[in-house]
Amino acid sequence: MTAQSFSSLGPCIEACATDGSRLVVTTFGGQVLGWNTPDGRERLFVSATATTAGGQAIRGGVPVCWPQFSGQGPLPKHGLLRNRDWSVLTNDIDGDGRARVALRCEADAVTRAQWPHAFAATLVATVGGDTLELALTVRNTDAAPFSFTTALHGYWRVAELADVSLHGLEGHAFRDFTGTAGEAAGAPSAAALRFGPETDRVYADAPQPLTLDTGHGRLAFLQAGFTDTVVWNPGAERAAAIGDLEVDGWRRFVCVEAARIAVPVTLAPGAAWTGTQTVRALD
Ligand SMILES: O=P(O)(O)OC[C@H]1O[C@@H](O)[C@H](O)[C@@H](O)[C@@H]1O
Repeated sequence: MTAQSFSSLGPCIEACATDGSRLVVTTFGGQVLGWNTPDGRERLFVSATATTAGGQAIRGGVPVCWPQFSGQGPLPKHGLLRNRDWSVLTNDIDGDGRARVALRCEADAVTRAQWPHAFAATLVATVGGDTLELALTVRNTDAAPFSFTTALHGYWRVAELADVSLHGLEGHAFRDFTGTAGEAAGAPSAAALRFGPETDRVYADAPQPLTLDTGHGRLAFLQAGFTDTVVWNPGAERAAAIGDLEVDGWRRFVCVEAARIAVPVTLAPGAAWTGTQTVRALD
């Protein structure tokens, strides 16, 4: 497979670990766009028609949703950071030969106009071996407490959606956000999760690890600080209304998102919170 070009999606950083695994990150949205394991396989999906035109968020990779998940609050969908310019803090190789990129985004006039609080958000992405590690840290740099919900909204590449299964959520209750009636209680199933029509679920206090059988290798997901997991795929019908998703693109990804939604995080002045998601390619 020819490596996808991200040149139209803002200034990109390409970082290579000593074992050949590779990370591509853009400062627009502080978004990881590419993750290659040492075998050269790309594990993330970015829509071929993704664009930042008009300040729109990039469709794919790992968008950072903060301080509001989805439309669950008064702010723009998925919050304020996925279309802000982040700055590069570090781009280096750690003591284990892993490539590490750290990006930061702080409150500015645009975020203050929508949400009055001062904050500093840092995303550290590290690749090496079979693993991608993502750590989101938020510090309250204000004089008053604030609360937030959040998610790392990863679009994990799959070969063909109809063949994909997600394991580890069997028997677990969820909130279902499909349909037009808003949120509903979803019935737990004893079977692994399969995909077809739209899937839009929030599993509170989610079990782990989860394993996604992508059809070109299994991915195992672990998380800490993030208590909840979101599973999303738009299905054919909703995908048709998503302007920046390539034709049939919905068949090429599943979002498995490390999230904190059911019980928001509240930070006192000066306090910080960190959530991590670790994704390991099992084969
Ligand atoms: O199209 P957007 O704004 O990137 O959001 C995509 C999806 O993101 C998911 O996390 C939500 O659960 C869905 O409800 C939402 O549709």
